Amino acid sequence: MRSDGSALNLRRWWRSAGFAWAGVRQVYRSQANFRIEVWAGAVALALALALRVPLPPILLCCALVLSLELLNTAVEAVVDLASPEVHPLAKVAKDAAAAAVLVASIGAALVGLVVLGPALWQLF
Ligand SMILES: Nc1ncnc2c1ncn2[C@@H]1O[C@H](COP(=O)(O)OP(=O)(O)OP(=O)(O)O)[C@@H](O)[C@H]1O
Repeated sequence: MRSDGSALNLRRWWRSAGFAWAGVRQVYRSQANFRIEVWAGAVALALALALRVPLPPILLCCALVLSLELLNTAVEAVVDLASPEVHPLAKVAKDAAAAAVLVASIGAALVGLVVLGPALWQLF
């Protein structure tokens, strides 16, 4: 076992995690949709805990929607950098990335309905 190599890798991993966290903070600051999705996810998780329904589907949906929103922001930034002027391919890239978020959000809403719906219904 090469302990010096592992320590180096751990330091590198920690440095990369710092960059990734900076990306999350930057997107949270700049993208209203991301902020809405973060807080919608937090509410869904709190409800799942309070109603004692399975957490994994809610956690997976939150991770999926937030990850795709982060990627959507990355695609938007790259497209704006590469093609500041109007171009049909720039439109395809931006619209497809936005569609990925939309599809995941609709799926997450349906999962939320199926998992949380019956427990919420019983409350009323
Ligand atoms: N360089 C471009 N060339 C062609 N179409 C573009 C370009 N930039 C944006 N568009 C299109 O214009 C519309 C709005 O784009 P915009 O980047 O403002 O999206 P948005 O969803 O409003 O983004 P934001 O998250 O920044 O509010 C989209 O249909 C997008 O595909």
